[in-house]
Amino acid sequence: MTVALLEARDVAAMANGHRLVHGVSLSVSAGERLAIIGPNGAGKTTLLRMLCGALPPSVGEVRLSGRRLDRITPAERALGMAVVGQTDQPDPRLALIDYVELGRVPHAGLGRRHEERDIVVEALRRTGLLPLLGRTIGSLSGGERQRAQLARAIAQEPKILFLDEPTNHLDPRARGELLELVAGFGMTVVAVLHDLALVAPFATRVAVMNNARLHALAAPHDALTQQLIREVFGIDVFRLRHPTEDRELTVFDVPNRASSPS
Ligand SMILES: Nc1ncnc2c1ncn2[C@@H]1O[C@H](COP(=O)(O)OP(=O)(O)OP(=O)(O)O)[C@@H](O)[C@H]1O
Repeated sequence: MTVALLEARDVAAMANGHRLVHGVSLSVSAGERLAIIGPNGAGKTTLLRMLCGALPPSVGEVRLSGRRLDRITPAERALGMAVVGQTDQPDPRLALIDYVELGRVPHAGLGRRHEERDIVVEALRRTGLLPLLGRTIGSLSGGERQRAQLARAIAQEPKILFLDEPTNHLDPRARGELLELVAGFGMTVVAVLHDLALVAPFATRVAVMNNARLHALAAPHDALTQQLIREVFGIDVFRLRHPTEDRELTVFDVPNRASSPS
């Protein structure tokens, strides 16, 4: 039997007597890209935090390569997992290269991290940040900072990359490009995504959270159905022919009553 790279067994989260996530079981194999989607407050970030070891589950367990997360040291965990979250606020005076170099700390330690500059430079190249090498974090735009976080995470060479709403603050084109970039790394990824249009091109599997429960776990085509999208998000989805190209368009129709004729 092959051991899943990441496995959650009936994990649940409680806070102040409330269930934030009810028992979720799922596994992620090497090379998969799992998107976690769902409405605001559905429990996506809480689930992601349990999967990456940032939040110990109240019930159940998470295993990385068969080993319980709560039984491995934070240093070992950092070798296996990198997280690009929404809360990272690096010192704006930090040079970009020094920031990305922090990704090497789990491998080389704080003192010897400078010895692995080639890996750091490669991470900057892969994220298109080499032209900004001499810049500080504070001088970067929101989108560039997002890519800097990604560069730090890939410099860490984790087994799994966790992303929490990585396309926030990005313009529509940059959103697609960022996820295309991540998919191109060939890494195992677990990502909370809000933009439903980006899910199918990016993810190999989708976990749909609703009301603190795992509502569905399926391939994008089977998860993003008309019925499920209406049930969970209260919007319609249509698959239409592209007017000028030979391909299908998936359109999420968000009701806007303000502009409807009365
Ligand atoms: N420490 C906490 N104490 C109490 N409630 C919490 C705590 N952390 C999260 N919650 C609540 O749990 C629910 C799920 O939160 P979570 O951040 O996981 O949702 P989400 O699906 O990621 O939402 P969003 O799309 O808005 O980011 C929310 O109602 C939130 O207010």
